[in-house]
Amino acid sequence: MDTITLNVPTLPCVGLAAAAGLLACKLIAPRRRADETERGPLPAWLDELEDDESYERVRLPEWDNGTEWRRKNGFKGSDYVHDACAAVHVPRYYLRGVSGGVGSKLVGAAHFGPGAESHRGLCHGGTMCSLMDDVVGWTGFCATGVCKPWSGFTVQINTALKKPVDVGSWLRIEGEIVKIDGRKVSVKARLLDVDGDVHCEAEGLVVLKKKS
Ligand SMILES: CCCCCCCC(=O)SCCNC(=O)CCNC(=O)[C@H](O)C(C)(C)COP(=O)(O)OP(=O)(O)OC[C@H]1O[C@@H](n2cnc3c(N)ncnc32)[C@H](O)[C@@H]1OP(=O)(O)O
Repeated sequence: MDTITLNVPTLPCVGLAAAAGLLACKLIAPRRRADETERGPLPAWLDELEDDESYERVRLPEWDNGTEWRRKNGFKGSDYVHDACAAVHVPRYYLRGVSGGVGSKLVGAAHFGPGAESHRGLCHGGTMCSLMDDVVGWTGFCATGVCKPWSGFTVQINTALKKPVDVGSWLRIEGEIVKIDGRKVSVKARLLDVDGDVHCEAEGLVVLKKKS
């Protein structure tokens, strides 16, 4: 019968490695998700929009209330972009609605947290694409000049990545309705920094739900 020999000196090493691994998880894992306290103050221009009478803040209970409210109302998780701990996080949108829809503009701020990282210190291109998806959709929901949440579906987001985004950045996102053709709402969107440099641009299409 084969015998198994236990190499006793390896036991402390295994124990030490496990302890080091646990410590690393404790120290590193929580840092991957930024929350509001780690993001620093909101950009000042966002508060200026609050005071600008031509813009109105878009408020949604599913963004403003917690997990419990979401669960009770049919949601299964946290919002991919609007949750406080999202890797790329949009705390607010403001709408300058225009009667008839075309020319309506949605403006927001986006923070790229450590969970958005790809190469050292730089964000994954998919984070910019996700943001464009979100702003195209929410701009499309404003096809009447007022925001009608979940009134359609994003069906296309063609995004051009123009300039890398540093982890920890606050950037401005904008979406504007450029055309409405029946249920199809065409939106142009962009992501820019405080100097006006454009990090990405998108052309998107939202299909509004059929009237029931
Ligand atoms: C009720 C809860 C609403 C929730 C909203 C959630 C918002 C989001 O997050 S969207 C999530 C990601 N997007 C999706 O999952 C969309 C998936 N797509 C779909 O479900 C369907 O394609 C849907 C419902 C949008 C459209 O279906 P339907 O209502 O039958 O419209 P359909 O007749 O196919 O198309 C309408 C028009 O849009 C055009 N169109 C549809 N899809 C596309 C596309 N991908 N690209 C270009 N044009 C398109 C069609 O060609 C058609 O044009 P026309 O009127 O000139 O002939």
